[in-house]
Amino acid sequence: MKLDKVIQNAQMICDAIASVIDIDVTIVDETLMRIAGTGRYQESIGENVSDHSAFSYAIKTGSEFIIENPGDHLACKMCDCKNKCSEHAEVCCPIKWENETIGVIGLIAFEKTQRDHIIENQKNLLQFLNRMAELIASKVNEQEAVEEMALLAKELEIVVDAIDSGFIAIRNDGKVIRANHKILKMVDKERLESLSDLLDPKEVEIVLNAKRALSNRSYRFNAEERGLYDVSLIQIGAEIKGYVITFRTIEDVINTVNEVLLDVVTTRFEHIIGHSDALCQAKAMAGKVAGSTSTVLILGESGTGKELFARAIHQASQRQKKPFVAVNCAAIPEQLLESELFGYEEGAFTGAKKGGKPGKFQLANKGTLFLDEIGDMPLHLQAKLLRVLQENQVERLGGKTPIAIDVRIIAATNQDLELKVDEGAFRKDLYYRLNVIPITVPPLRNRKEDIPELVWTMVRRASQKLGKSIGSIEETCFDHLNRYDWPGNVRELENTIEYAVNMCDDHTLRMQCLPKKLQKKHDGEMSDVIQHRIESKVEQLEFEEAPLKASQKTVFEFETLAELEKRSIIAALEYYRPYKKSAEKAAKVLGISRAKLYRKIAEYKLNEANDDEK
Ligand SMILES: Nc1ncnc2c1ncn2[C@@H]1O[C@H](COP(=O)(O)OP(=O)(O)OP(=O)(O)O)[C@@H](O)[C@H]1O
Repeated sequence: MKLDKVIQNAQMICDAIASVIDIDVTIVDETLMRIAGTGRYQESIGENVSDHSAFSYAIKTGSEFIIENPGDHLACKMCDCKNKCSEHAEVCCPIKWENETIGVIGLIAFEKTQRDHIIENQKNLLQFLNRMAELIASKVNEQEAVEEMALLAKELEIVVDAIDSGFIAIRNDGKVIRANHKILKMVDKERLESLSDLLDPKEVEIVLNAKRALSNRSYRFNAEERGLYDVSLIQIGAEIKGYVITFRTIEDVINTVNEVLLDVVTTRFEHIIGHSDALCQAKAMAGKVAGSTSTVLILGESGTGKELFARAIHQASQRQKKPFVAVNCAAIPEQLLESELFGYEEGAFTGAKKGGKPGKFQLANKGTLFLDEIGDMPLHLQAKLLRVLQENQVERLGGKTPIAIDVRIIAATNQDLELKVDEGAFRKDLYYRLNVIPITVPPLRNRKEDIPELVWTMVRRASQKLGKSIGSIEETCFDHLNRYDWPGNVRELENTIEYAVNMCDDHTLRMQCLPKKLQKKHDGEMSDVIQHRIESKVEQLEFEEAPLKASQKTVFEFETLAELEKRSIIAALEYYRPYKKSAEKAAKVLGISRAKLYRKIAEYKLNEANDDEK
């Protein structure tokens, strides 16, 4: 019902016509409802006219006509009032919009003088009425356009408000013509009159004179509100009509960076391989505290999976959608660690970047900060870290305003922190602050039952990565992997498997694929524990330059003395094989003469050492 939109205009037009020609005027819409009328028609506005009336005929035929003698005209044929019509004459004209009849405007004579007037001026009146019908249709058009504009404006407003960045549209002179909700949260409304109330003069000049889109320019509304802004042109043809500027807060920028760069790896507890009691206990404990905001201290030797645990805790926490930022306190030079952690302001020191730099605390805001190797943090930073943890705010280097942060700390170390505290190398108060929930990740040698699962998973992963298809592992090879002590823990196992898969030429991982040090154990059939003890004794001996006493090597239990001797000789020979005068060194370590060593080598049918000294 297009005419619904222009009821007021329709009535005004009816009134105007009636006052000029003194004949009643009425308008019905396409459903035959009277929407306007003068004189006696006023009372029936809102009512429907008969489906058999002349108006109905005009709508059906879509043509104009004049009824000079009511009752005789085709339009009167079906009319209910055909024989009792009170009208003297009628002019009907369809109102057309986009080729459709959307209503009818009619002049009705109820007196003879009015009829005469119609008959005398019928041509002019028809023309006039047609113009009026067109006028009404144009009002419909206008109204449609207004509604469309209003809809567009509403849609635009919703879109603009849905933008997660602050948004303004400005004219060429910098006058702000539109702003979204987000920018209103960033600055006071009074500052949204003109661009010069928002940005400093240099930036305003750059924006208004650039004549091109700009991106990632930095803004600062006040001490806290700062970030980056982009500019797009509002251009019609060649003419620039204005600009659209979007402002992203520093937090938004950080979050975007985090999403793209920082934690692309999602680690869940099920990714921590192993079902040994020791590991399951650690996993259960970590799972239990994941949901809490308390600080966690993960203890364990290097390569046991402490970072994996930290990531899994983060992933199981409510912060999972927020950043996980890892900092290795031992890997960053002491002078840089402070600015890495806390950030710095522009000009804080020589070489400081323009615009300053957010620290890891700020980058991890609302998420988790993993402080790896916390035992290596210098004492003066420990004090600052403690302050940050207590006050939940950081101050950038060279900055004056503290920045509120909400970060969960997970720290990790492979050092004995209590010992460090006793030695005065670690602050006691910080230790207690971090050690709220300690979780110990056991070394691999204490959960050897996890090795098979780890080996198979890692073989599969490495095969996939290196494009190999390894489906089996030779028994002796598997046995060696199981029996080795893995001082470097899972990391060492992972690297060993990657090495072995690289070396593998067919579908089975064999002994010869393993690194030499693992193969050696096979040759000598020596237990890893024993091998280690021997090697450390050798190192100790070399250090002290004192001969190793035979009594110090009595670590072979439940073996015959002959076996013990053979293994010990093999170990010493293997160890010194790459060195010059290896036999002499081996003999020294074994506490026997060189000659006796050669006799033993012959007796046990062993490979000889470098005989450059024979
Ligand atoms: N249980 C496990 N299951 C699967 N992979 C593991 C497991 N434990 C450790 N890893 C893998 O071993 C490597 C070392 O793990 P991670 O870096 O977590 O150890 P870490 O204890 O933090 O070492 P560091 O003390 O040297 O920092 C990583 O590649 C990790 O994916």
